[in-house]
Amino acid sequence: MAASDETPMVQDLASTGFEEPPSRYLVHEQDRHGDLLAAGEMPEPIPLIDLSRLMDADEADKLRAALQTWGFFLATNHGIEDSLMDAMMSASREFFRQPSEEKQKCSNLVDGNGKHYQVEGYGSDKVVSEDHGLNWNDRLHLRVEPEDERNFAKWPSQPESFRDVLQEYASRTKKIRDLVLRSIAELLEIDEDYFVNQISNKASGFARFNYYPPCPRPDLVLGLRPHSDGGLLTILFNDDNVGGLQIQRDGRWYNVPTKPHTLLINLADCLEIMNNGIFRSPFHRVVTNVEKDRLSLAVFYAVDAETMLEPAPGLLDDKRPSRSHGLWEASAQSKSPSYKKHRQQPPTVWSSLM
Ligand SMILES: O=C(O)CCC(=O)C(=O)O
Ligand SMILES: [Fe+2]
Repeated sequence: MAASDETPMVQDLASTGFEEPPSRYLVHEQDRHGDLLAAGEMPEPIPLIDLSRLMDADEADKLRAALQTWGFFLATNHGIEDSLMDAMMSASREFFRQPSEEKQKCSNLVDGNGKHYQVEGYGSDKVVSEDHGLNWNDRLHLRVEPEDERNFAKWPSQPESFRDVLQEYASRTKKIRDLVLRSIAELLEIDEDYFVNQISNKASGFARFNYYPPCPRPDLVLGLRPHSDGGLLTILFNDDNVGGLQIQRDGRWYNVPTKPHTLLINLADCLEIMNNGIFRSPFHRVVTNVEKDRLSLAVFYAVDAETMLEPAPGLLDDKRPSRSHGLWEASAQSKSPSYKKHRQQPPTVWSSLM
């Protein structure tokens, strides 16, 4: 069953069997910039950071190098037990394996209307216009922060473990968020609580479960088109059976490796502005493959939508002026997923100092 006439679930589409995906999924030739599947050889690996050792200078230096080069790092000793990660991945897998009717109980459509979406729930891409290219991806999007705004009506009741496992998982990722934000502030030599203090009890956190079905033409479609994330920080847990995430550096795409029970953490746009562009929010995308489906769980942490974004005052002086043009509300940076997902350039708020 499709979610609506406008947006079929990709999982349903993939099971119908065809040679070429519908045209709305095809990446225009001029946007492919050559072979979608071709990835470069990494100039150096994405650093693996031991989060339990960040107080040691050598580990902090590794984190700095990761943020200066890739904007992404792999994290180990992050405090989430292997068993909890396994439980989270298998509950997610079980959710997407269920029949459509069961998944549609969490639909993001308002009253089943294919034109009215809400932020939370299960769905595929929202069609913004006729020529809007779609991603080969279905997702379940759930608010985890603020805790008292969790909308359990949208949380799957099957598998039964889902709710408890996600609550436990999200309590751990929140601790990781704070640890990483403090470490970044220390690297920048500003008050270690500067970024953490920008997060009020109204700031949002979303868990996005991405499901990428196999695709017969991975050379023509993308699981997720190039984008940078909008908030402060993203904590990503990838299926370790199959790759697909690619990161851009100096205009080239590189495959991001997977490692069991290891998280991938990346900086997002609001933090880029708040750190005055010293550490950037990286562009990334997801390629598909013919044989295997793929799952990922991204937890996005943001500041309040009303927060006025500006570089931390401690980072500014005569030699290091602000790179942002005026103040921006965080909501302008991260409110519109379609704007975010299709932004191809660094935020226009940045001056040519970049
Ligand atoms: O699936 C992935 O590895 C990346 C997901 C992602 O970039 C996102 O949800 O914003
Ligand atoms: Fe992303």
